[in-house]
Amino acid sequence: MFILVNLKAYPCDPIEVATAARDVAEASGARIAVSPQAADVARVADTGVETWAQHVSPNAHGSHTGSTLAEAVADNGAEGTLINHSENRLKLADVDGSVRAAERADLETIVCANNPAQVGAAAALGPDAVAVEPPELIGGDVSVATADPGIVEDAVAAAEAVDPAVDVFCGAGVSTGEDVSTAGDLGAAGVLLASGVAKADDPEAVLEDLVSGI
Ligand SMILES: O=C[C@H](O)COP(=O)(O)O
Repeated sequence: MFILVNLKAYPCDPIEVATAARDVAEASGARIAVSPQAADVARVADTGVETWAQHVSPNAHGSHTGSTLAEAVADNGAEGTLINHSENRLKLADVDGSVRAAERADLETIVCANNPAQVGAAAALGPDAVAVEPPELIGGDVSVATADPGIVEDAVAAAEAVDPAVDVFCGAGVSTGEDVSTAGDLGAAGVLLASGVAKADDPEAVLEDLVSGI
C-alpha cells in the first residue's frame, strides 16, 4: 500500500511533515510520499522524502503565464503528480493533457475522481493510478473505506474493466492504520490523505499508525 500525503494549502510546516514521512518510510519500509504546494517542491524533495506535485498544467514550455510545468516540478525533485481533484476540477481534455505532460517529464501520475464512473473515464487516459474520493467525505473524520466501501469496490471494478494496469487508490477521511488496512482489503493499492496528517499535532505519530495497517 502506497501512502500519499497531500498537504493541500494547509498551514502546516511542509518540512516537518516531509521529515517525519521520510523517517517513518525508512524505519518501516513503507512507501510514503508527500505532495506539497508547488513552491515547496524543491525543499521538500531535499529532505529525501518521495515528493509529488499537487498539479501539473497540460502545456509544455511557451507563453503560458501561471502554469505549473511538469518539467519544472520534475527538475525540482518531484517524482509524481496528482492530476485533477474535487478541489481543483479540470476538464477531461485538460486531464488528458496533464497526464501527457507528466509522461513527457517522467512523472508518475494519479488522477483523482469523485465516483466510479469518473474512475473509468480517467483510467481510459492511461495514468499510473486513479484515486476515488467522494467529495462529501473529504476532510471528515470517517474513512471512505468505512463510510462507503462499495464506492471503493466499484472504483476497482471500473478501472479493471477499462485498463487492468491502472491502480486504484481511495481517499477522504483516511487517518488510521485500520483505515489503510480496510482500504487494502477492498482492493485499493494505496491511500490518498491530507487532513489526518496535515492538521495533526504529531504528524509522525499519525504516519506510524498509518503504516501499521499496510
Ligand atoms: O487529496 C486528499 C484528499 O482530498 C483527502 O483529504 P482528507 O484526508 O483531508 O479527507
